[in-house]
Amino acid sequence: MQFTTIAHNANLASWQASKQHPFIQQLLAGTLPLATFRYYLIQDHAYLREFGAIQDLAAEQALDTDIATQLHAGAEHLRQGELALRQTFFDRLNITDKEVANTPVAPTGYAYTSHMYRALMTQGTAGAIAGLLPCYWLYAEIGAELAEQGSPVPIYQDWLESYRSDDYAGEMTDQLALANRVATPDNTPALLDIFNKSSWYELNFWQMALTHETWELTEPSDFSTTT
Ligand SMILES: Cc1ncc(CO)c(N)n1
Repeated sequence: MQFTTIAHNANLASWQASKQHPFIQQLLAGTLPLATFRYYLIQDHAYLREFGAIQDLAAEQALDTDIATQLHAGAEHLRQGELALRQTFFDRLNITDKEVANTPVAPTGYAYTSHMYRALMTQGTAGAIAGLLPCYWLYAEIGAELAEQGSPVPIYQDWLESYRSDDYAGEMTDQLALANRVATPDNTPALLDIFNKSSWYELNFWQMALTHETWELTEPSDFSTTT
């Protein structure tokens, strides 16, 4: 069975939870507070920049020049496509460069991107490819399945539509082929673990945005045991 089939099957519950997460459900209903969407966009901007950086680093470490070219192209595509489109969202919501520069990367986004650097360190180019894949793939499914349903808020609808575009779908197909190319019987368990963790972080990225997560210390009285 192909790596991507195994990985997809292993993450059905996690991806379903992402699609049903209150962030997505409220975005579809049009009830998501704009402040929450702004928070998400600013955090996601930091995430996408790291994403491109990891893709470039993975390219530099690739032994196969064809894989290196594809990874560099993916990073460039991200900067010309998704990041450029996000700048237009920033303009619409009056998100300034200063606000972006002054917003610390929140814990979950920090952990997610750190996980992907770790994937590159431990499993090389193949590890990075596995770590980056749920990002492309989950959003492509969200676009394909939910853009039709739509949101009454224009900027939320535009966000949904951007993940349904042929351009995005084409990029995703290339990334799927790349993952299947670098997966071997030997590295598959490690790549699967990396892919699963990225999926887990995707789910928690919505939660981070919904709660406007910060590095603020939890009050001692709020630490309670669950048993
Ligand atoms: C956290 C996250 N995952 C995936 C995508 C899709 O590129 C994104 N923009 N942000």
